[in-house]
Amino acid sequence: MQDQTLPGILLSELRAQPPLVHCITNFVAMNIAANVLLAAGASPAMVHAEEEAGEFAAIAGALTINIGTLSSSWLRGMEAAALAASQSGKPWVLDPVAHYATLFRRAAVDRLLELGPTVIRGNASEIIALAGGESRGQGVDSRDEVEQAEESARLLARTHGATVAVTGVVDFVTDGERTARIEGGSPLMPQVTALGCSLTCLVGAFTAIRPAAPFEATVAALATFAVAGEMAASRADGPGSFSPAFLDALAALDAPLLDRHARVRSA
Ligand SMILES: Nc1ncnc2c1ncn2[C@@H]1O[C@H](COP(=O)(O)OP(=O)(O)OP(=O)(O)O)[C@@H](O)[C@H]1O
Ligand SMILES: Cc1ncsc1CCO
Ligand SMILES: [Mg+2]
Repeated sequence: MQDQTLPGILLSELRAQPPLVHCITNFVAMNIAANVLLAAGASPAMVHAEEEAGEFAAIAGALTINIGTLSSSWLRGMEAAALAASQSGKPWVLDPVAHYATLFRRAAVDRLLELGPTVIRGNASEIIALAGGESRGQGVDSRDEVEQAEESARLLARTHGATVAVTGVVDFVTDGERTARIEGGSPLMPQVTALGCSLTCLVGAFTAIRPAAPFEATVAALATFAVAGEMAASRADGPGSFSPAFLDALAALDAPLLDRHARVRSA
């Protein structure tokens, strides 16, 4: 029998004690992200109103913030939630969707970064731009390779004391010192909208399980996604059938399957 790996152990713990994950995500992602969390075994709550987001963040196991469909009122809710999470020692994850596209988004992300995210998860174009580099991103879609974003990720991790995850063909995670690469997934994944946003919420779920080890939690979430993506692709005919196959694969995934199929290279 193969030894248990950390991703497998964390997935088992998540299933045994489902964390409440407070997600402030975008209109596109809300439904699929909630279903992804349920399939993985976590309890999602999509709560964005400025009147209650701060209060809710204090009772959740982790918070995730995604600026995909931003407004001024949502931004106030995000800031209140991030502040409450930080003050109550809860991990929180930032997904800076297309922050390079407009002044409003850039200013929003600058303010959120000041509140100290535990993890930053984005595609290569988002991570390059966040570190001040020239990104080729178009709207919410990446046009850069993960390899080109690795130095940006390291710089961001050190500057903000955060774990940074860059996703794409092979994912890259760093806390500024350690790095990991996660292989797997499928080329169908970027053809289904909001899977990256859903992954951000799953990273939140895993950080709720190991708040003191965000690097390991992030790697575990990405490995879970990569293995489920690979299993789903073997059954799907295209992006339409991939979506339900992905939820089924995620729900069917258990620790032994994850241990056997996860391809994580650490350095
Ligand atoms: N070409 C690919 N091959 C394998 N897996 C991929 C590929 N592209 C993306 N993925 C996987 O898809 C998931 C989402 O990552 P992606 O980088 O597409 O996020 P994103 O651009 O933020 O998505 P969105 O904005 O649509 O939510 C990750 O698990 C990533 O590993
Ligand atoms: C398509 C889209 N537009 C704003 S957010 C979003 C989901 C993918 O990031
Ligand atoms: Mg995205």
